[in-house]
Amino acid sequence: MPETHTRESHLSVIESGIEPPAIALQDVVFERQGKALVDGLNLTLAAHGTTVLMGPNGAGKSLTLRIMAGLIAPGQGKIRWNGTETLPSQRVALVFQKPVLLRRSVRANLKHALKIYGVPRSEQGQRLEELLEMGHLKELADRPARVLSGGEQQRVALVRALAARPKLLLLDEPTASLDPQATAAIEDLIRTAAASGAKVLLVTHDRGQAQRLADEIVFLNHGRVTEVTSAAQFFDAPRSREGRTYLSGHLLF
Ligand SMILES: Nc1ncnc2c1ncn2[C@@H]1O[C@H](COP(=O)(O)OP(=O)(O)OP(=O)(O)O)[C@@H](O)[C@H]1O
Repeated sequence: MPETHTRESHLSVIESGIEPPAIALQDVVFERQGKALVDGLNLTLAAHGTTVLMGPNGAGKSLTLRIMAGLIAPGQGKIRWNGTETLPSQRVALVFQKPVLLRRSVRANLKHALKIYGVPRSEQGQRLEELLEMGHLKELADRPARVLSGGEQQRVALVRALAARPKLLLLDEPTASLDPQATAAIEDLIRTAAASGAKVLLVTHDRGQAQRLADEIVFLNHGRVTEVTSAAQFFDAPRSREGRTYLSGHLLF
């Protein structure tokens, strides 16, 4: 039997009082054409640290991130943020595999983000410099963002997301098409975000990356969580049959 996390087991985490969860997905369902693509998802996440969401193609990882970002509404279920259902939308940021940047300079992309995230005008200049510095983008600041390399564009997308000082940073395979050096630069930014207190939820198929960054692994299959395990435990001996099958390189059905 897969060790499916039940609502009760997650609630017991909440009730243990060790660290109050910032985010709780409760029985979240997303259906299309009569098929549950996210199928009664129960998951609680602590306020800090990096959680890596793994699972085979089509498991529902991207859908889960989109639901959490408020981009799509689940048909059923609830997402609670610190016990309330109010989504702090300005403090949730989502970065996609393919950066979506404005057809303007790097500087203009970041300025626009600072404005829409409501950073006071008096602070925008200094914050802009911090973001350029953080992303090693100073020399690229006046270049059109869309002509940069894939790795550079993703650095812009990530620091632009950080302009919001997000409490929750959702990352959907942010390095899937990047070379090792560009990947390392993105991983550094992810570590910086986590160290500054953001909760990071990262989707990746890159095991090395998951091992480098994850505090815990959430494994998803057919829109359901099969296990939530420390990263060390998961890569040593996954608890669920689905996790073991995935790591062994076999197809999951
Ligand atoms: N808007 C939609 N309408 C219908 N089906 C959808 C929609 N969005 C996603 N799906 C389907 O839902 C399933 C889960 O998709 P999702 O993109 O969340 O998978 P994933 O785990 O992120 O996969 P991958 O690792 O390949 O990116 C897939 O079978 C996909 O085709």
